[in-house]
Amino acid sequence: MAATFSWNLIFNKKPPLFFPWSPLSVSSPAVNAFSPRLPRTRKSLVIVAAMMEAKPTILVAEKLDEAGLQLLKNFANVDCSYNLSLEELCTKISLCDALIVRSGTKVTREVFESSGGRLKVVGRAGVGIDNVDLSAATEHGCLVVNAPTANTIAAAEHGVALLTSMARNIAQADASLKAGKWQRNKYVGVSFVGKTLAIMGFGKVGSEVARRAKGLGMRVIAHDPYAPTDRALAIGVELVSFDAAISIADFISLHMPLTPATLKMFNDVAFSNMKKGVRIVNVARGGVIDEEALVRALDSGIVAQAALDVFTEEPPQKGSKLVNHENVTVTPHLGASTAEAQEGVAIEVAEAVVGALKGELAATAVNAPMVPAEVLSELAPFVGLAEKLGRLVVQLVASGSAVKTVKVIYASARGPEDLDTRLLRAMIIKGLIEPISSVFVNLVNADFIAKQRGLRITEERILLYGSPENPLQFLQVQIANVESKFASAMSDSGEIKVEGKVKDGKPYLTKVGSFGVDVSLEGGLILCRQIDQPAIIGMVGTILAEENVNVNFMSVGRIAPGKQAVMTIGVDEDPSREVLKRIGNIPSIEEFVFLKL
Ligand SMILES: NC(=O)c1ccc[n+]([C@@H]2O[C@H](COP(=O)([O-])OP(=O)(O)OC[C@H]3O[C@@H](n4cnc5c(N)ncnc54)[C@H](O)[C@@H]3O)[C@@H](O)[C@H]2O)c1
Ligand SMILES: O=C(O)[C@H](O)COP(=O)(O)O
Repeated sequence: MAATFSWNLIFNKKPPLFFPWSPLSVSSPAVNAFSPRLPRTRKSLVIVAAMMEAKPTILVAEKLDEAGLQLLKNFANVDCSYNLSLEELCTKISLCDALIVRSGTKVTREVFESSGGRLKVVGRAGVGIDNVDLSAATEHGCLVVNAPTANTIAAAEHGVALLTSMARNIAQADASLKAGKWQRNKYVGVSFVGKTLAIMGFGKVGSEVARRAKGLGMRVIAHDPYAPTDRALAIGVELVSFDAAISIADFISLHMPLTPATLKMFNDVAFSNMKKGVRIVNVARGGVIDEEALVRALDSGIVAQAALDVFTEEPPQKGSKLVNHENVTVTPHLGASTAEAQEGVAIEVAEAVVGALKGELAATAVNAPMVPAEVLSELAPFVGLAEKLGRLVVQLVASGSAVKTVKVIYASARGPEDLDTRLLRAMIIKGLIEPISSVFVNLVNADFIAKQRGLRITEERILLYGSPENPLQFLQVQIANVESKFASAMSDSGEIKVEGKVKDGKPYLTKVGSFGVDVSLEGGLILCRQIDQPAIIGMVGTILAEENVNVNFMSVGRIAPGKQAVMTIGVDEDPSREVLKRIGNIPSIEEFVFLKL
């Protein structure tokens, strides 16, 4: 009987991703191909030109401190182009691997679409990422990193500066005196001692403002649905509801991010529930306040004063009623603008962008799981296994069968909390999708792409006895509700099933369907089902040897002596169609498939 024969030629056109994307290499074929007979000066010129070509390009679209620029320049070609229009940014971006911005540049979907897939990282030199379209970044597999810590103190200090200058009318009195007036009665202020300050958003900046306000003798309360009570208690702050916070407070300081949930959170209704004469500071984002409602509240006296560093539109329209209101103190988004903070954010973002371009996982990733370095190095061999099992299992699906449900089983002696599987899941998705499509899958976009393609990934853990030293004993991938082009890959329960483990740091295939196998996952793989009998291994080996195809590994798993067996043969070179046909013509081979890893 002639065997059913399947040939799967998978072009390995995309980089074998281990990290979110392939690290950029500075070696260039142009350097290797360089002729040693060229004169020395010419030779170095050629090398320099080739290195320049291989270096990534980073577009810095807003002013960045020199310390950060230097780090970028040590690694990449850096293009500092400020005040670009959207159109100019879109034109430039197709030539850039990374983009660095502050809050003044809108990184919209159009920017990602214009990049043609080249843009790998957007670095935000600051905290707020509301100016970056994160969904579009994720869909385009582009990592977004920020600099979340370096400007915390600067922002908190600016918040306190606004609070104090507002309470004592510093800006207004300064302008009055400079205009030649001496208005001591007009600028009588209010004291802080014994007053209540409500911190809205008790994160990094909010808690630093709280600490400082306590030093001013204030009672501090906070509202933050996600803040841990013990952190608040540790600095003597009581966490309360939104309504309680705004109705009790004499002063309110805003420190939450701008999100769909916080947009215009301070509106007519909120102002109407505040204590009459409340004073408000905003160093978070302009958009959290309904600015027209704030003008109404100021006019009616509900809000006695406001001090604003941020605005819905920046810069605000000339003649803005809010900016020009006599009870409003304004600064042009200066919260992060201290020499120390700017040096800090520049270094923080430059390190994150360079690390990401090198293929490292960024600790400040905003749109990808943050996997700590120690977890990453521990999981490194399993990442290769996960991708290869994904690649293998999808090639076993018969053409015409749509893959909809994939189950991943992690067998480990570790409890779920000690095994971070996000990276492994992403790599399985990469292995499943890349061989059958032209999309580029990485840690950033894996879940999104799977969802977009209607691919449901379920995960299950098997808790094994044994040493928790080894993060994973074996990994199994199953595809349900499909036909297989290699019937033996179907398990008794009707799914295509492959299983593998890591041995000596290398990925091995250990099970196909119900057959135990043992083959290193590298190069190509021939799977044959035959009736167990002498000489078959020799016959297949001879055919491959005649065609100079090197066998790197082979194993046979059988149900019982003389019954069906599955032979797995690892090959270094791709066998020709002719060779595969000859193997298929061996009478006792019932079916076989060639898979490319
Ligand atoms: N003016 C400036 O120059 C400047 C400088 C730094 C930070 N910022 C802005 O300040 C804000 C806070 O920065 P951070 O570093 O403290 O961030 P953070 O992430 O440490 O803190 C934000 C806090 O807001 C909380 N939050 C989220 N939704 C909330 C809601 N609906 N109600 C109440 N709290 C909510 C979060 O739980 C978190 O604790 C951000 O918007 C940031 O962009 C502005
Ligand atoms: O979110 C931030 O980090 C601040 O708003 C600072 O923004 P900037 O970098 O534009 O000063």
